[in-house]
Amino acid sequence: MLNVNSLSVSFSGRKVLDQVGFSLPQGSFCGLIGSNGSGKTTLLRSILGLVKPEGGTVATGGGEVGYVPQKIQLDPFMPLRARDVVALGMDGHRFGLPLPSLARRRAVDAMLAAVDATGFADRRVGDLSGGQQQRIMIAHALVRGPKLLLLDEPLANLDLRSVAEVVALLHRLSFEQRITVLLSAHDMNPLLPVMDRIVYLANGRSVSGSVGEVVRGSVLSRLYGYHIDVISVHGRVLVVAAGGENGLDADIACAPVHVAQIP
Ligand SMILES: Nc1ncnc2c1ncn2[C@@H]1O[C@H](COP(=O)(O)OP(=O)(O)OP(=O)(O)O)[C@@H](O)[C@H]1O
Repeated sequence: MLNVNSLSVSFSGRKVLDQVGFSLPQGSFCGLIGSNGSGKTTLLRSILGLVKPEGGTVATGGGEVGYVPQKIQLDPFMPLRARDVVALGMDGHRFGLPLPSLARRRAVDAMLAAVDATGFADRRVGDLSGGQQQRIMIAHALVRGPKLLLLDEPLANLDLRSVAEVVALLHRLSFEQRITVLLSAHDMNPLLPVMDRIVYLANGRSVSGSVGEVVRGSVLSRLYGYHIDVISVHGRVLVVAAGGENGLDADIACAPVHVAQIP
């Protein structure tokens, strides 16, 4: 469903992605994990064809790709209902005839139901909570039925309960509709119960595989180029960097996951 092969991207001569490669089978649920500035957005935008790589290839299986971009700010005064935003997702492409209005309305209603948004479909989108808005943006991205869905930090700025709800929703949609999900996050913990693959970015490079294969001290130490410990505590994973003058390496202190200082 998605093959990224030796993808390299530079901005003004600075390499942001360095031969990143991974592949995702259809229906997989993959976390794209990395600290701020590690290149997650650049990778997603490269898959969408919005960033031109200096090397490597991306193959998406030819179908449509749904995308939920980062930091959507919906103006509270925007006179659009939640259902209007979902309907706009149907017009995202200029090709083809528009659906007749009844079929269109049915498709929007079905999509609103699929993301459990029927109850607030007629409210102004700017008045909705962060979690409700995220549901609407997911519906907007899925209303044309893509089999690959990319989401850029969809859990940022949500409270803990909304994070759990959005993760459960995405997992259900991925399972029921065989949608391949690639979701970026700087904290892998909320995704641990659902992700079957992980792509971990650091230093422009990536490692990928199952969580058990990737989230290991030896693997992440090789990726970061210095010693990393992976600690499991109270069901959460902490990625810990030891060493450096202040006990923590500045690079990893930007929090790829949760960083704890070893005394
Ligand atoms: N269009 C651009 N021109 C120049 N530099 C860019 C551009 N886009 C991204 N960068 C740089 O590339 C690096 C990776 O940025 P990117 O947004 O992909 O990271 P990220 O992992 O998504 O970070 P965040 O979690 O903060 O969104 C950053 O140093 C950023 O400043």
